[in-house]
Amino acid sequence: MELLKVENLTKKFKKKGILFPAVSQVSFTLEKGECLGIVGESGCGKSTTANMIARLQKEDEGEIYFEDRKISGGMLLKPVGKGLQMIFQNPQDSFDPRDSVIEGIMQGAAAYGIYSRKELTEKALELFSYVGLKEEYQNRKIRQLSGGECQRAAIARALICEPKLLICDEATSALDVLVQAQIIDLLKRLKEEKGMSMLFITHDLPLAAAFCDRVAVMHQGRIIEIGASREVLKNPRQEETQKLLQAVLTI
Ligand SMILES: Nc1ncnc2c1ncn2[C@@H]1O[C@H](COP(=O)(O)OP(=O)(O)OP(=O)(O)O)[C@@H](O)[C@H]1O
Repeated sequence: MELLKVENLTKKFKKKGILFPAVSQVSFTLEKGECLGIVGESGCGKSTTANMIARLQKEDEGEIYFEDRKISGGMLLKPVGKGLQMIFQNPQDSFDPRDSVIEGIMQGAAAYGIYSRKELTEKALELFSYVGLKEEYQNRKIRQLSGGECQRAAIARALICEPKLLICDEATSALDVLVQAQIIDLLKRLKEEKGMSMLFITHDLPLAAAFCDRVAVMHQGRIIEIGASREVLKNPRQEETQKLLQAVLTI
């Protein structure tokens, strides 16, 4: 069943006074329970695409449907609500530095007013255990967590809303390799145990291919190739996809 449909999504920005398309005619669908990677070199339009889907930015053209409901065109954020959550490269930016870790996690759902404070606290504490955060950290401030712990807290903050779609925008890029693997393991568990649908945005094609069911390769604002991860990795059809693979392999 289709969870997300994106049709001809386009966003233009001004560079040196001239409008250029950062995202151009992007179309794809995401099935329930599926994980789709969006990969491509820096500046190819991955984050802008994700931000439009999460309603953090408004599109210039095109349509977005979430559970068959059109969410583009209207007010930002409101139409999708808690059903769609996003985690970012710098998780500390999602938190108010004055909040304790548990308050920060609870804030994820507090805005929607669907749970009592008691329910929120119970849910937050369950999530500490699920994402692998020590419960004794609950009264710490976010800046007192390591990068990996902070990303676990950001995942808990997203999960407290019980979203149907999780958008991960370079969510492991700022972490060292070992911690990156731990966060990927946590996301894998989310997929397997909760059947979470995900959009996984990264510049790392092999990582996306290992983690996602399908990958879409973006170049200069367009999707130039989309297909089953193994297929794109084994038989990249476009020169730009081959370059992306070589770039990672030669690091
Ligand atoms: N708010 C903005 N104003 C002007 N230009 C922007 C804005 N946001 C993004 N851009 C430009 O749009 C293009 C696409 O940016 P975007 O951040 O979507 O790329 P990306 O693929 O996510 O890159 P990265 O991997 O480096 O984050 C880039 O040329 C960027 O400079």
